[in-house]
Amino acid sequence: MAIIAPSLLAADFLNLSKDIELFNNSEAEWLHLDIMDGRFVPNISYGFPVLEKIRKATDKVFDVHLMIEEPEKYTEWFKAAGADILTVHYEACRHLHRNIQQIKSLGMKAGVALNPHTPINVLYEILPDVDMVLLMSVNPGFGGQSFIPNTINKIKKLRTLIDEMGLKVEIEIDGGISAKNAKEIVDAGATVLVAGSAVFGAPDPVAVIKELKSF
Ligand SMILES: O=C(CO)[C@@H](O)[C@H](O)COP(=O)(O)O
Repeated sequence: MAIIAPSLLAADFLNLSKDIELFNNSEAEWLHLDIMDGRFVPNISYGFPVLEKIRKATDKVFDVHLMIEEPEKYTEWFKAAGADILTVHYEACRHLHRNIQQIKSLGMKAGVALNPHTPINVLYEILPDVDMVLLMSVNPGFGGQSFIPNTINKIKKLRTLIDEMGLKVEIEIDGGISAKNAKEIVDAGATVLVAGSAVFGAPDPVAVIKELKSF
């Protein structure tokens, strides 16, 4: 059974408190927060004031995904804003190991994210140091895109690598996930499912989360 992390990007920003209440009353364990800078990805999302407000409205895990360049400049800010897990992109970090150590030294769990074109083998040396790998199953920057089918092969390869190395590392998949493909993704070895539009775009988000949780 996977951890479910609804992505705030698809929430109704005019009625955020309503969507946070739905999330609080659901079986979802984590809230996925996408931070975009308009440089690493061609979109800008939301920032610290939003995180700080939501932090006061939920006790659930803050799963913060940084789609930004030079993420090391903001690690302490995200800690102060309430992040529990901070994920940086492999493609955005010149000194990935240092960034991961920085995140962990502040008491957060550390994740590394890979874009769809980035192969699993770049993770070999960093895997023992991270708590989670996030595989992008769409190109980062926007919600509501279609799941890239080759992600299934990547999940299987990563599952094998983690098991062979005897590690306990979460595999989070992000983008284009719905009740239609969640079972295949979990069966391939994923342990955390991010879902934005499938959850917040549905008439009954709590029921969708329950269904995703059942796979
Ligand atoms: O990081 C991203 C997009 O860059 C994702 O977290 C999306 O927000 C997922 O949205 P859906 O594909 O589920 O609508």
